[in-house]
Amino acid sequence: MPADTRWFSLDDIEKAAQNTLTKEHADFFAGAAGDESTLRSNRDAFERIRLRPRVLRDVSSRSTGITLLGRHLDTPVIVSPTAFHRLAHPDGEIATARAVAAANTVMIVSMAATTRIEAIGEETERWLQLYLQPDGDFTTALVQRAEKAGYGALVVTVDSPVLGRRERDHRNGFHDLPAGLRCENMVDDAGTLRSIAMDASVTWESVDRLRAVTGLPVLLKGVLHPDDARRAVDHGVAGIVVSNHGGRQLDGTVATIDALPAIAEAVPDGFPLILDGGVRRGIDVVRALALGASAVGIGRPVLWGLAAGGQDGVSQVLDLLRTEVDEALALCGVSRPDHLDPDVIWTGPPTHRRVPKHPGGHP
Ligand SMILES: Cc1cc2nc3c(=O)[nH]c(=O)nc-3n(C[C@H](O)[C@H](O)[C@H](O)COP(=O)(O)O)c2cc1C
Ligand SMILES: CC(C)CC(=O)C(=O)O
Repeated sequence: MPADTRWFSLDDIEKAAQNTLTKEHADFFAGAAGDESTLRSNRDAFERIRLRPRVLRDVSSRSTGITLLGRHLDTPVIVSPTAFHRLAHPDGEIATARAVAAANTVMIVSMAATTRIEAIGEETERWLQLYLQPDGDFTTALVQRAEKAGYGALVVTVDSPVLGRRERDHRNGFHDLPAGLRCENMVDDAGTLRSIAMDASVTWESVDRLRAVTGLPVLLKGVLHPDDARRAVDHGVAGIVVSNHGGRQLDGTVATIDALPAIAEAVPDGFPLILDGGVRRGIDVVRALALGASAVGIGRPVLWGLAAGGQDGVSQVLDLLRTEVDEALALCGVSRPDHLDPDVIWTGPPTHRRVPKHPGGHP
C-alpha cells in the first residue's frame, strides 16, 4: 500500500494505523502496564519542558547528522526494538529495515522479531536486542549468528526480570501470535520453538559473561537510575538506552526525559546515551539531546508506520521526524545536534525574592 501523503504528523499515521489493525493487535502495540501512568507521563514530561530559543545566529547551513558508536547517521532518531513487526504488516522487519537503511539510521532488531535476523537487510545498520535466556548456550548461539550476519552491537534489555502486566492483553486474551507467525529467532538448533524467558536471576555478572563471549559492543536498555548507569560504565558497556520500555514494564516509573539529566551527569562526557519513550515530535528530540542524550529511539511510531503503509509508512515516520528536528534546530538557533546543550531549556521562573516595585507599598 503506498504511503499516504496527507500525513503531516506521527499522530496522523497513528490514526491511519488504527484502521488497519484488529483491536487486540492495536491494543498490544499501544498498551502498557498497570494503569498506563508511565505511558502518559513519558509524553506529559516532554510537554512540560519549555524551550528558550536563541535568535540572530545564522542557521542557514544545518545538519541533523550525528555519530553513534563511531558511525555517521543522517538523523538522531533510531528505531527501538519492538516485537512482531509482521503483526503490523506482512513485510514486517524486512520493510522496517529497508526504511531504516534509506534514512541512514540504526534499527535495533527485537529478539521477538517475526523474521530471521539473517534475512533483515545487510544494507541496514542493525543491532540485536536480547533478553538474556536462562539457557546461556542458546543466547550465545544467537549472538554468534548476529556476529556472522554483520550486526553492529547487542542491546540487552535489563528492565524485565518478569513481564509487566499489560491489562489490555489480558482482557483481549492476546497471548499468542496468529497462525503462520512466530518468533523466528527462538528456534533452536534442534528446530524447537522456544518461548522468550524473562529471567529474574540476571545480574551484572550475566552482563560480564555476555561480554566475554562476544566482540560486539554491548549496550544496556532500560536503565533509569544514575547509580546503575555508573555501574554499567564500570562493567564496560558501550552505551545505555534510558528507557522504561514505553511504560510496558513497571508502571509508575519516572518519565525517561525526567530520568535523563541525572544519568547524563553520572556517565563520562560523550558516553553513548539513547533515550526512548514518548518521542513523537522533533522538539522532543531537541529536548532530549539538549538534556544529554546522544540519540533517541522510537518504538510505537515505527509500528504505526508499518501498519499504515509498510516500508513507505516507516519511511514517512523517519522522514517526518528528521524534518521536524531540522526545523526545531533552526528555530532554536542551533545548526547541528551536537551543538545543543541545556541552555536551550527554560529552567522555570526565577526563585529569588521579588523586589517590590514600590517599596513601602505606596503607589
Ligand atoms: C509493541 C511493543 C513491543 C516491544 N517489544 C520490545 C522488545 O521486544 N524488546 C525491548 O527491549 N523492548 C520492546 N519494546 C519497548 C521499546 O523498545 C521502547 O522502549 C518503547 O516502545 C519506547 O517508547 P515509545 O513506544 O513511546 O516510543 C516494545 C514496545 C512496544 C510498544
Ligand atoms: C515479546 C515481548 C516480551 C516483547 C516486549 O518486550 C514487549 O512487548 O514490550
